[in-house]
Formats: sequence, structure tokens, C-alpha cells
Amino acid sequence: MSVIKEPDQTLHHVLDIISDGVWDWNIATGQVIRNPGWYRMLGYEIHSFKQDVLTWENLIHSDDHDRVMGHFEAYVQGLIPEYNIQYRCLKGDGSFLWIEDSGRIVERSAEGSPQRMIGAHTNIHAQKTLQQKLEEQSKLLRGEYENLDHIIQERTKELDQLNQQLARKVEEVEMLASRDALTGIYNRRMFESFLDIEIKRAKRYSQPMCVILADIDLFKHVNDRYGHSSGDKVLVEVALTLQQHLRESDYLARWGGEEFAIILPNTATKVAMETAERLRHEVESLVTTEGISVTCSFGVTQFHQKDCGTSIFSRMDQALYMAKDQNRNTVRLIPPRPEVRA
Ligand SMILES: Nc1nc2c(ncn2[C@@H]2O[C@H](COP(=O)(O)OP(=O)(O)OP(=O)(O)O)[C@@H](O)[C@H]2O)c(=O)[nH]1
Repeated sequence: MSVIKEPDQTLHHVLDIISDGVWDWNIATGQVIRNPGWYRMLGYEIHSFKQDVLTWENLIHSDDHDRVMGHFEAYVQGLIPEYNIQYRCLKGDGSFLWIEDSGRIVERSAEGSPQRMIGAHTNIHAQKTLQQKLEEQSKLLRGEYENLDHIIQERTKELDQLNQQLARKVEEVEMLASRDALTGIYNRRMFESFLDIEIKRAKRYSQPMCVILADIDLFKHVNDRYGHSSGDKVLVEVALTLQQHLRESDYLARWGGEEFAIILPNTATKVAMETAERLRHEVESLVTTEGISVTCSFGVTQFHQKDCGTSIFSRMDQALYMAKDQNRNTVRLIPPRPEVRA
């Protein structure tokens, strides 16, 4: 460690022209010498303060005071290797100036206790206020970002809910568009599109397929005798009975009025006839909640490789006509004719 003796004249001149503050503390006497730059930097008249440590301590901002003292004492007691700290100092105009204070012990007694310490006060106000401004701005931006994030989350939640509502509406519309309003089973439009799909599938895989047309017998009498709304209930219960006695893979639709059309995919004539007979029996056995009984006539036909929707439907219709013609409540079959053209 270098030991500074009496500074020569050159050093005095240098200290005079340095713009920031330089201090020299003689611990033994308690005297602190500060250069003119120190007074200029803080806006005080040169050498207007008492040359002691208290002068400096009294200028430290109260919020920084304890931190600075702690650091200073730790250095003097040899607990930390360097004295270097930033804090605010009271200026002559009452405002505070950010400075950086660095110092070093330059002289010790024979026992090792500090005798002299020198240091410099550097004006860092501009960079410190800029740094604070940037921190404030980034805090603001972070706040705005969090706010934006919150808004996005809220909007996403709303959008999800709207999407769910929309999906439910689409489902409802699809349901309305594909189902018969009275009975809830498929409507004629859906039957036609299913028939189209199943015809293609039957052709593609050379699978058998049958269709059935069912018509409630003398339904006009039901309406006439019990009224139209009771007739409606009969239609609902007959539709339910038919649905309950079909496979999951079969299609049941209300063809119109008191007529029901059925597609039995991957089904040959024998099983289709048995199915129609079973359905006929189930309808015949049904006693509706209003105590009404009805019967049904059934026309059955099997798909032929050259069939189209019209040709197969026409045979199914003819088969039903035959059933009606033969005293109703019966099942009739028209087998596919090879000469039928698609
Ligand atoms: N309640 C009710 N009746 C309907 C509905 N659609 C059609 N009908 C009635 O069904 C009856 C069908 O009568 P018809 O075509 O003469 O046939 P039917 O009396 O069943 O005689 P067959 O078919 O020859 O056995 C008519 O009275 C229609 O008004 C409906 O949605 N509700």
C-alpha cells in the first residue's frame, strides 16, 4: 500500500481542476479535505463546509444513509475488499445528485488500524436517472403486456364459449334439417342421401341390401275417429316401435304422411322379410298410450347391381301396393329384376 505524504503543488493544481469531487480523510485527526470540484459538483461555495466526516454524512439522502454507512463500516473494518457505492447527495439548491463514491485506505498505523483514506465522488446523475426512466418504462410495458395478455385470455375464453354455442346451433340446425319434426326420425331428404350412399357401398363391395316401405293401414280412420292430434301420437309411437326393432346400422325415415322407409344395409331378402314380419308383428301388438291399435303393410325389395335410387324405390312402392291390395297388415316382396338399368 502506498503511503501519501504531503501532496506537492502539482497535485494541488490537479485537484483544483478535476470537475468531480476528491476527498482525503485523515482518520487520526478527523480532518477531511475536499477539492473545489467537489463543491462545484454539489453546487456549494468552495470550502464552505467544515472539514469533517459529518459534513459528508449529513448530505447523504436519508433513504440511502444506512446502506452507505453499512458499506463504509464494512470496508473500514476489513470485512469487504473494496469501498464503492452509489447514492444520492444533497445539493446546494435542495435537489439530490446521484454520485458514485469510491475510496481506499492508503495509510495504516504500525498495529494495522486505518490512518488515512482517500476517495472520489463521481457525478453519475445522468446515467442513473436514465436508467430509472428505462426501468419505469419497462415496468409500464410489462404492465401493459400483462394487461394485453389478460385481455387476450378473456377474449379467447369468450371466443371458445361462442364457438361452443355455434357448434350447438350447427348441431341443432343439422338436426332440424335431417330429422322429421314430429317423430324425430330421419326425414325423406336424409333417407334419399343414405340410400345413395348405401347403393354405392353395396355396388363397391357387392353386398346385398334391402329396403322396406311401411304404411299404417287405414290411418285416415284413426284421424277421423280419434282426431288429428291423437293420430300424431300414433305416428310417433309407431316410429318408435319400428326404431326399437331395427339394428343400429339400419336407417329409418319418415317418407311422408303415414309412410316409413327403411334401409337394411348388408342384408339379403330372407333376413329383410323376417325383419319386416317382425316389425309388422310389433306394430300390430302395439297399444298406444291413448289405447289406439293400428296395423302396417310392408313392401320389401332387394338391391340389384344395376339399381339406382329410383328403380329400387319404385319396386319397394309396388311391393307395398301389393301388400295393401292383399288385405293390408302383411309383408310383400318384389324381387329385383336383372333387366333394371341404372
Ligand atoms: N295425424 C296425422 N295424420 C296424417 C299425417 N300425415 C298424413 N296423415 C293422414 O294419413 C291419412 C292417410 O290416408 P290415406 O292415404 O287415405 O291412407 P290410409 O287411410 O292409411 O289407407 P291405406 O293407406 O290404404 O291403408 C290421411 O288422413 C292423412 O291426413 C300426420 O302428420 N299426422
